[in-house]
Amino acid sequence: MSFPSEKELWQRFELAEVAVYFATADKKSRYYGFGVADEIFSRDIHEIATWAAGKNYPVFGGVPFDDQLHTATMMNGYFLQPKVLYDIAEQHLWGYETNVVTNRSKRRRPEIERVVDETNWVQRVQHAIDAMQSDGTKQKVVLGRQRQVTLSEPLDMAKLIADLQMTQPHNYHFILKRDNDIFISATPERLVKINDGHLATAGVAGTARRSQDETEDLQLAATLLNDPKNLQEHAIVVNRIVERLAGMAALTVPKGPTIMKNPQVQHLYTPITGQVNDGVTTLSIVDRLHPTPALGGQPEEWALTQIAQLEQNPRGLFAAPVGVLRPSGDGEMVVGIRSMFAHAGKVDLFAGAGILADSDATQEYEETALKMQPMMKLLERQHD
Ligand SMILES: C=C(O[C@@H]1C=C(C(=O)O)C=C[C@H]1O)C(=O)O
Repeated sequence: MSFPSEKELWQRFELAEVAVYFATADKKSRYYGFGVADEIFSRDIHEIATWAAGKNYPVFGGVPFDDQLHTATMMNGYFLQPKVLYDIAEQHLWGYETNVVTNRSKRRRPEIERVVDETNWVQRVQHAIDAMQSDGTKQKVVLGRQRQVTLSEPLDMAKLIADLQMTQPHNYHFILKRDNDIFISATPERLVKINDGHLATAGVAGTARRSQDETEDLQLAATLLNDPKNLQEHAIVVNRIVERLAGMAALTVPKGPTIMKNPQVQHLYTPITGQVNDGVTTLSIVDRLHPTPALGGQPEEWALTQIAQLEQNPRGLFAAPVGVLRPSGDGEMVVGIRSMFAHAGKVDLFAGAGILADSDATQEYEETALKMQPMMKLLERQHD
């Protein structure tokens, strides 16, 4: 059998009941998996680690953001060992082929029928700002909101993956499909990669918009690199990562952040690398780091309580660790932002922003709107 083209795999994704697609930002790893060899519904990292260690090839999935229960089972923690797994980078096939159906009937193109945003987000964010202004020990909380989009037809996944690769070429891609539930993320943020003792993680926090005009775009980046609020927001993340990894790895940490550019936004970015101690695995780092203050806050317990109280819906896999685990304990987990979750004719989008005592709630709202654009674009393009 010759190795299938990616186009064929997109068609197959469209028809499969259970499927996964994971591609790293550097495109060095790119996987498509179909069917179920084994699966686990769990939010328990130790249970998942034991399960993954017993497999003979990589598994894919995610652990939920926090303890709140989402209405969809998959959003509460799920890992899949696909029946057949195509490793595109290595041109390697794991598992075995079954019933490959590629005949796709003509279908109507999905149209956006309705968009519903949460109300009172700005007021709720203001509560958190007030709490931080009256108590200096409360430093940062990342508050998110969800948007519900109604489509006229189910998503066309073949087109969606093609569009994802075209519109978000430099981000991670993660798609997990189980029957009618589909989680999709085009995230710039790596939580952890472990490869043969080598660790890579990153602080990604602090945001400015992009501009079509090159001079203005550079100006926005320069302002971001010198903005006290964004630098503080960023430093809280880097400091936490360094503090939590002490005793697990010898780290190399750059002196200050650089700029990471995405099509819609630019971020302060600090890549952190190191050598891990014996026995340290991808999931043991996830256990230590998640949620970093890039998606949670500082102090952690206070921020998680704020998130549970002020956000209208549980996050599930939104803003949560998602990715690939290898039986050796190596793997790569990214942060499931710039994401959406499709279920029964509806699609929920998620975006959040880091809130500090001197944040402007309306500006933060605008930032979350920008962060929803990558997924909105994919939905709009479904009709083309
Ligand atoms: C919460 C999100 O993004 C996070 C928050 C950021 C910020 O507030 O500056 C930047 C990058 C991410 O760590 C999101 O995209 O939904």
